[in-house]
Amino acid sequence: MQMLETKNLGFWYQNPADTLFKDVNLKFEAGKMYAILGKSGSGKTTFLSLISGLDSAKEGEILYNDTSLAKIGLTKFRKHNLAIVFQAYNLFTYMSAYQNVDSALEISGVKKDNQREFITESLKSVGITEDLQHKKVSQLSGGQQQRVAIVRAMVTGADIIVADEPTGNLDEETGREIINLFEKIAHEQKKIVILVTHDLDIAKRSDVTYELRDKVFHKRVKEVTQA
Ligand SMILES: Nc1ncnc2c1ncn2[C@@H]1O[C@H](COP(=O)(O)OP(=O)(O)OP(=O)(O)O)[C@@H](O)[C@H]1O
Repeated sequence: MQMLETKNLGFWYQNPADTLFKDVNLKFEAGKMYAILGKSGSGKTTFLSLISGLDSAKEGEILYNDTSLAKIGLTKFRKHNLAIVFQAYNLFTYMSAYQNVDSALEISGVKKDNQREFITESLKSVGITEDLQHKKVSQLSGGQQQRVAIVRAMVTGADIIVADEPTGNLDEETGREIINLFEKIAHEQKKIVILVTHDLDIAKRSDVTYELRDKVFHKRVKEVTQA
């Protein structure tokens, strides 16, 4: 089973006395949706950038399937194993939804036999109709753009999907639908899904919540309601 793990992870920006977190030992397993919760400025995005291989740990290490990211190589890890979804979607706005997904495949070097059909069906599966697929992304709603961003992340075949405040720009209802999608990706496609959020409702829906408070991550496991 795919697994991402931090071992005694510690980080600070300039001054080691201003440590953001220390001795962090967390596990992220395939098939589960995780929420990283915490107040503004607590270090959530920083933590995400470390597990995404965008920055290096100051102390400790991060392991992907028992091999450290440093050994795998951060660039290789980002290219093959992980995809990021941002609050502001980060799509090519002058391209269509279809072209955005197509370019994601090209950038990650993924080739599909029936590429056209694969892209069309992937977008349809999240509710982006063929009509919408060929419109410029700038003409789509925020929720539709975030769906395109999720498909972009999915098609690369990455096992880890991380998202930083993915519902931050969306209304409540649309945000819930986006979280439904992430949940499906975790539970049905057996990916590791990690969402950074300060939304308690998202945290409640996640299988596991790690709340960063006073430089320490506190773990909460979702209560399963009995039928
Ligand atoms: N590049 C940087 N250099 C120095 N300090 C930084 C840098 N990036 C962030 N910080 C500081 O590190 C702390 C944590 O920032 P981070 O963005 O990780 O918090 P966050 O929990 O994601 O906050 P928010 O919910 O507001 O996005 C903050 O005090 C921030 O000012």
